[in-house]
Amino acid sequence: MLQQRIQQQFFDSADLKYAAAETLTRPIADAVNAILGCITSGGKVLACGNGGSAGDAQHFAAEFVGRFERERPGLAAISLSTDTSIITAVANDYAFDQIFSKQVQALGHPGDVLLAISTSGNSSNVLAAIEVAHDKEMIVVALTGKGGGKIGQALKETDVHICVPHARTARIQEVHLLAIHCLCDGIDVQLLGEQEDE
Ligand SMILES: O=C(CO)[C@@H](O)[C@H](O)[C@H](O)[C@H](O)COP(=O)(O)O
Ligand SMILES: [Zn+2]
Repeated sequence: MLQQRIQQQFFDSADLKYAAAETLTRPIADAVNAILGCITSGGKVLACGNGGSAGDAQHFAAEFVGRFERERPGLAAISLSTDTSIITAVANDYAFDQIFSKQVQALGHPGDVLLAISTSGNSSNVLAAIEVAHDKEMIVVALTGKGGGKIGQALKETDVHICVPHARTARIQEVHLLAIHCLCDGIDVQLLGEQEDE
């Protein structure tokens, strides 16, 4: 029974990845181009999300600033989900809804990218960060699911929406991580070219 359940999760995750390959290839390629344009113009990526998506934001920033699979100079990215002093101060003195937007207001410049991660598309602190990013003339790359929620509604034509076609948070997160790795791989290939053995 337990083993069947575990196996089913592998099958469901694999099925979703096949389905998402159809719908997400184009927006992920658009996101690579948006982030590449930002980075090559001297901009940076600010990444945010709650819970598992906070981990995804950190994961992305680590691969950007450190490296992904190949040697290259570090690329500019900051996870807004990481600094506990900033997060607790802003949540305590203002509101939890402002933990990311305050940082976007402080750190964001026109042409920077906000990588906004929310499986429901409805986290109000991520939504508030998007609103401030728009005020700052930043580009938003949103990783969502469940139809995109309020974040889907808030995005502009010039933003990129990577919306996983599924209703379950865990499955959506699994595709978000794959999308993040596709972003890192796509940017490395554009910056460094294809590898001989690829
Ligand atoms: O990782 C998980 C569930 O798989 C949780 O920590 C999950 O990320 C949290 O409940 C988040 O608060 C959900 O926020 P969101 O994805 O709806 O924006
Ligand atoms: Zn999770």
